[in-house]
Amino acid sequence: MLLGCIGDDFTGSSDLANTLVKGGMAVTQYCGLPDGPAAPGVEAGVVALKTRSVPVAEAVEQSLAALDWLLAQGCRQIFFKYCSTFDSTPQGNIGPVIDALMDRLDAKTAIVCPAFPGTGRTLYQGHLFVGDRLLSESGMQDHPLTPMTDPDIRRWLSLQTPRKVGHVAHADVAKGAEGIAAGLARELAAGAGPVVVDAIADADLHAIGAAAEGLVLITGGSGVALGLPENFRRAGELAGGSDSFAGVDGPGVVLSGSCSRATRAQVARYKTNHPSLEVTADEVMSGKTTVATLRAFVLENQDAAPLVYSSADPEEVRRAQGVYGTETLAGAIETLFADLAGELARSGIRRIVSAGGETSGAVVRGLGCEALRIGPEIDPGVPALRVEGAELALALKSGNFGGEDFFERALAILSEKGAA
Ligand SMILES: Nc1ncnc2c1ncn2[C@@H]1O[C@H](COP(=O)(O)OP(=O)(O)OP(=O)(O)O)[C@@H](O)[C@H]1O
Ligand SMILES: O=C(O)[C@@H](O)C(=O)CO
Repeated sequence: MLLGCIGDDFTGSSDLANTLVKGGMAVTQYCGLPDGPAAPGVEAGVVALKTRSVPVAEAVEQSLAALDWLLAQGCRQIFFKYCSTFDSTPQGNIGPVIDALMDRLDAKTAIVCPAFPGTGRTLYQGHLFVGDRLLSESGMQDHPLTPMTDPDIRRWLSLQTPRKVGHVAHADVAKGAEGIAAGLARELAAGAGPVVVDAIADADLHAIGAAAEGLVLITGGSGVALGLPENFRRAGELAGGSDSFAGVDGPGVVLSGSCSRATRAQVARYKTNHPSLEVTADEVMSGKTTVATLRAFVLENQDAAPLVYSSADPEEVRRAQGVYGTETLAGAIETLFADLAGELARSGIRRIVSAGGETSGAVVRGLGCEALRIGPEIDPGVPALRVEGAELALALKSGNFGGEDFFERALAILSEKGAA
């Protein structure tokens, strides 16, 4: 294994795996820390964790365990994947995990670059944009768990780490790999640890990738991984790509616990021509909605690929969080989706589209998957996935990814015919 990756959620991990596969690497996504050694031939291993919103100490501990496993597989470069919208709170978990990885790797510097221009996330003068809006005006300020109220990534990260945060601005990035390397060296000499690096286009990310050759730690969204496979290819270390992906035929379902804008539009559209059942916070907390009621609904409608969703608008999310507590409510809804997914797989559902990073982590946990093979890209940042050792295909969609017709197209691509 050449490149070792640690993802702080499951959708983000599949987003990164997708980029590396497109770059020509043989990739496996592991669902949590693997029990034993990796199979031969894996060039990039992505250990998907669910550490984005857990307490800081847990995120650090799990990330270090993943790091140790990846180093034991022979990885020479480590990538810490977080969200392209830098989802975190003033306490973490991005900063503390970067600190712990830098300490364990004895890394003097680490690139910090959430940019993913392919999905509209660009970083300019240290400020993160989603499309033409600053991050803090993009809808992310209303995120149920990690409201992003400051678009200045240097300032936000500084709240999370005692290290000095550096910056390589776009003026240096535009000079290419040499300009970036010089900028990183300058920031290191000035005492910075993590260095925020601007990127507004894929060309910037390829240049950052080239400048990152030999760096032990890179952190960011999947975009900054664009240029990494080329370093290994140039060194003659790649065997030439992943093995083939096969879809699965059989009943499909969409499970959505994401409250992001894009998901709500996808839910609204899919509802117009598919059976759907809304899971409300009140009904979950009162016990009126149970795994048994949801399972019955899905199985009754299994020929029409039904949708089960808790996706709600920001006002309703805030109201419900005020009544039940943010973590208690999120935990209850995630447990419901996890248990439901497990029940559905045991009942013969073969294709599952899951929306939301936390939700997808819960779904994969409920399914008990160990490793995932990466298939064709459905929309930027979202690949089709095949569960190793099971007749099950998945799509794990990040909250704000995908076109409005994503659910329908994903289910088609997950089937044998669609993936052909
Ligand atoms: N109706 C609701 N009220 C309050 N919280 C909810 C509701 N529905 C879902 N949630 C919780 O909100 C969180 C949504 O996070 P999730 O990561 O799944 O989606 P997302 O943030 O849109 O996706 P991503 O992290 O990929 O951007 C989950 O913890 C989920 O359980
Ligand atoms: O980087 C992104 O935006 C996604 O891969 C993700 O992590 C959202 O959960």
